[in-house]
Amino acid sequence: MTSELTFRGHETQPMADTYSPKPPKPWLAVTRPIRYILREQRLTFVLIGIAIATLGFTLLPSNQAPQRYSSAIFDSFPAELESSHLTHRPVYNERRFGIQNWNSGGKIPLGLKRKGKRIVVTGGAGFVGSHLVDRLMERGDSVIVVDNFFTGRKENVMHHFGNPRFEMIRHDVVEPLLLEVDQIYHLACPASPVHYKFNPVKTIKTNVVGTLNMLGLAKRVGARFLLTSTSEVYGDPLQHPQVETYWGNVNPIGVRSCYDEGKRTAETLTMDYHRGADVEVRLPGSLTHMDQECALMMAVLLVISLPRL
Ligand SMILES: O=c1ccn([C@@H]2O[C@H](COP(=O)(O)OP(=O)(O)O[C@H]3OC[C@@H](O)[C@H](O)[C@H]3O)[C@@H](O)[C@H]2O)c(=O)[nH]1
Repeated sequence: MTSELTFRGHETQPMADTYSPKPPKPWLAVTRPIRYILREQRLTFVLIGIAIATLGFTLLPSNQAPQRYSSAIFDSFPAELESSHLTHRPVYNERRFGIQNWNSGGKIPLGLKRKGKRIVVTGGAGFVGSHLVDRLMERGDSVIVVDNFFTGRKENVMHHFGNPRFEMIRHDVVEPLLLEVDQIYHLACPASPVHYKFNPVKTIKTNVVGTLNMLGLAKRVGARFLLTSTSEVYGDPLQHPQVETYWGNVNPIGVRSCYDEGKRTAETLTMDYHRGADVEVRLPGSLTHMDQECALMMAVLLVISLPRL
């Protein structure tokens, strides 16, 4: 039988009924890409690409093994601080926890590597905080001061205004705050009796809720956390001088307890976040009755406590 195709206005066209499609060539799927690669030296380019990528991965630093913190840093506290005549209380107690985790950050792409750390200083407009900010700025870090100016003053950090590495946020730490940072120095709290007794509920709230918020931030962004505690955590100590293992003699219902117990709870929270959430923390104590020189020394010690690495 002969099949026919009918075109408008044309005669019927006869078609051969012996149509046979080309036999399939399965090897074409393999040979076609190979021929494509071999053509015009494409193979050479592919090999060069592979070589460059291999070289790049070999030479770039991989995730380093966690480093151990050299205790030498802590052995170098200034001698004059050891023999400070300003207070009979412990001059500078410091507790460090979680030091093995401090280099746990992932690899940062080459172009995005930062020179300094991004650091938040709460209470950075205060007496100790502003000296600390000066040290960190000198070191080349990027500093964000978070302060509600209850006792702090803008003038204390005004000399950094205009520096692109410096930012200031008027914020009360009892409200949550989300920032991308590497380290948090948490100092926000009224420190003198006049100020912390002014609104005791607010004082303890700042210590508890404020510290919770900052620890939550540290946990979320993987930042290292330093809380400035105080020798007031020993209350009316029965032991002199107080060693770090001494737990103190604190009146939980006295007029000073909003500060004493507030800082004690802040210490508890800090340790619980360390143990429970693996946040790397420092708990340095603080001097009482500080003058300018002492605050400066304290700032230096805080920076040493939470080194940049
Ligand atoms: O709720 C508050 C209270 C206070 N602050 C700020 O926190 C800062 C506290 O600075 P202050 O000058 O009063 O106190 P100091 O710098 O002397 O003491 C500070 O460091 C040492 C620690 O032991 C103290 O607890 C800490 O507050 C101020 O800038 C104040 O405005 C807040 O940001 N929020």
